[in-house]
Amino acid sequence: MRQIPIQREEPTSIDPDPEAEKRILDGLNERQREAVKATDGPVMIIAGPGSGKTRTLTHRIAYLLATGKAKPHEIIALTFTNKAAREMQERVQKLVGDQTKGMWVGTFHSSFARVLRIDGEKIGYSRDFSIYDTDDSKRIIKQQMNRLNVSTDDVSPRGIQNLISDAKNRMVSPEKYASVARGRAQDAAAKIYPAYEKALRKANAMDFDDLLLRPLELFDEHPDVLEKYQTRWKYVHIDEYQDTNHAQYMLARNLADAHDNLCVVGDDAQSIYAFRGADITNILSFEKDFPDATTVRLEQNYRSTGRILALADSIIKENDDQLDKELWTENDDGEYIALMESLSEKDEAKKIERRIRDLHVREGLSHGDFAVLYRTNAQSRPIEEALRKENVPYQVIGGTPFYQRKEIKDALAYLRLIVNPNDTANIQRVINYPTRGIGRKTQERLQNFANKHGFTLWQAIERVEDIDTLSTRAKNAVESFRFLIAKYASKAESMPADELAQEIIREAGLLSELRKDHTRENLMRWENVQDLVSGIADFVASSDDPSLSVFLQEIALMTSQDEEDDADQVTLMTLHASKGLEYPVVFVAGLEEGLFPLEMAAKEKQDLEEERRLFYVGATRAEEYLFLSWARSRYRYGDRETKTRSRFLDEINSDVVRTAGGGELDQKKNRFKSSSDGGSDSSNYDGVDPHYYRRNLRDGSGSGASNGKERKLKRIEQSSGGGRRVVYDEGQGEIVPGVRVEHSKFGEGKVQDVEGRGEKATAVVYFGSDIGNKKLKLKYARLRIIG
Ligand SMILES: Nc1ncnc2c1ncn2[C@@H]1O[C@H](COP(=O)(O)OP(=O)(O)OP(=O)(O)O)[C@@H](O)[C@H]1O
Ligand SMILES: [Mg+2]
Repeated sequence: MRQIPIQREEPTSIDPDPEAEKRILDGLNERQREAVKATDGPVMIIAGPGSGKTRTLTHRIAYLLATGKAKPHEIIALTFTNKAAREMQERVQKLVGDQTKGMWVGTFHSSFARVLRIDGEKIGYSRDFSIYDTDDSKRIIKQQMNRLNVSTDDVSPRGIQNLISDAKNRMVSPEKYASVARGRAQDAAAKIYPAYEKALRKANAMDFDDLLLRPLELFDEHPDVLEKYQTRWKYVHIDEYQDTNHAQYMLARNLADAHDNLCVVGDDAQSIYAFRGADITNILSFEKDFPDATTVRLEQNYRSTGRILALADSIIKENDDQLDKELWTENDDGEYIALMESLSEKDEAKKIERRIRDLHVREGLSHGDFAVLYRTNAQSRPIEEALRKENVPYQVIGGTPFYQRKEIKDALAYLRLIVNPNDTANIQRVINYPTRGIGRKTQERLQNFANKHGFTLWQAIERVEDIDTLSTRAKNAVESFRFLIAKYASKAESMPADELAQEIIREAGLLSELRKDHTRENLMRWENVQDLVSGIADFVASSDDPSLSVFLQEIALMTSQDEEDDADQVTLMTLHASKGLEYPVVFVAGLEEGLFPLEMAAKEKQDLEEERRLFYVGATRAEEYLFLSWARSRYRYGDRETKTRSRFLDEINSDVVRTAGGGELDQKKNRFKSSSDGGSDSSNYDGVDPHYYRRNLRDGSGSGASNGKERKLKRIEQSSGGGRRVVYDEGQGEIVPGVRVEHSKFGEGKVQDVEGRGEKATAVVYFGSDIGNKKLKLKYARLRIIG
């Protein structure tokens, strides 16, 4: 478990350090240097993958510090994941030494959570506010649906949640939403939206959307607060700018308004989050928004071999809409890109595992050098199985993260309650877990009492004596729960957070609950809870502000990339999660029509282009070896489907691709020629081709020296066996507006609206412009959820 380093706020300054300055600039090429030295006014670095955008941004920050142009507290850098933030922070420290205290490097969400911690009181949030994840919000929505008699017949809580989040992201207020809502689902959402917002406020809680929207509200209502931050941050930096949404754009603009020193880096060709509200026009119109902007284009790629780049280029040039960019490299041509064809997903997994094992043994690549990328989470399972079978260590990014595990959420709920007792969602989670005689009826009566008098649930609990509808036994049970929470809440001031956690978890009965029966699962859960406590202890030891509330807010913002990943293991993740990362060996699996691109996405040009950008992102993660894999059949939703290979494979530059058996890729005939025997089908390929690995990997003294790229291939001596346990969630999900589904006749579609329930439920589904909207009876339509 890791924490985000917290920096003290006092302004410190570093004396100009000419040696550091030289070091910083020496590590860059001419163009990159130009970008680093352009310290006045808005700057956009727009360039292809692996051209050193992130590196340039990092060096720019170091340069500002080393030259004394900025003090650490005058710099803020916003990244897409906490992991990226951590790396950036570490690299800056490496370049300029330890004096970076006061500098802010973090994700948008964690940075603005911090702003709210400092100034949220001005808009009615205390600094101990809770951050609700989707689970917590859904609980609140359910509760409000109950209270307001909104039937779940028309739309599920999750459907309403999607609609509300959508509205919030478009900055549509509850009032405005009510006036534009159409159809039953939206009408229901319009009813719940204001109640949901009120309940969150009352609980002193924010959902993820709020973390970006509330700061805008704060800045809007309190210009003095905005001015404080504007004045403070002389330099604002944003990585992966192509994936910012409207709220993030507004925040960036606001912050940079005083000094006008906004530096953004990005690549429009790598924009892959439009489906989540990212707005590519932010990057496309930067020069219009900031007319005196300096634009720097980086063209030299340091990451990948020539062949990988040639392949990447051939992928992206199929797209129409993009800014002009060049990319070249001094790196070797490298290996051919290998096309792997398999009979089934199981066969595919086995081949991938063999390749990994072979490169590991023959080339001495370490397990951490491999990444397997895929389009949908469900694809990880067969690959996991193959790796586990052969004792290849691996990790799945985006499986059930540590902090989402039930036992951890239960323990955290107690901790969150101590910090913020008005946090209703958490009370509901643990008021009767472990069981303590506060049944559903009692909980309902408490809630009714709260509703009637305008109290929070906690306030009702505090007045349990006055609730006539409760029996004495129920009152006593509630009272001892109240006592438990109140006791630790008052201890929180004086007691170290880890001890506090240890004690309440024990006293609440969580540990004994998990030891009740001695199943392996429970033992594992018990250990997880112990891990949590030691994580808190680490946090207390390393943080400048070791309070429980800061710990809780930070872990609420951990993203799937932030899980422990330092061990030497193969990484499995979705293509989306791979953004910004690089690996010596990359597999892109499941390159089949209907899967990648997803069938639904293939219907609309815009969606198809986003899928293609995703392929581009995936391919450009590779440094040395790239494998493109597809299977002739795949088991999906209970059926074995015959697959054809992805159109993407027919678009790529075949000159740089060989089949795994060594043959050339024959795109026209949609089959392969083999250079060796003129006709062998690569699906029979089952072993390791000795010619394939004839090339020795470059090391630091080889061609790497010519371009200065630090090769990261690590030779390893030893590997530990066994995959990490992964909790795999098939996630059947529900048919709700916004969900992608598949219909046997109409293909892939997107649910627009759902009405009725059970036998009578119908859904309106949009199947692309050819077919349009269809109203389907769910009972007969047998829709499959695909995302
Ligand atoms: N001038 C340079 N000298 C040596 N290595 C470099 C140089 N510039 C970049 N690199 C290396 O090239 C690799 C890619 O750089 P970086 O990750 O910054 O690229 P990027 O443009 O941010 O890529 P992406 O678009 O995928 O995020 C890194 O390993 C980086 O250290
Ligand atoms: Mg980058």
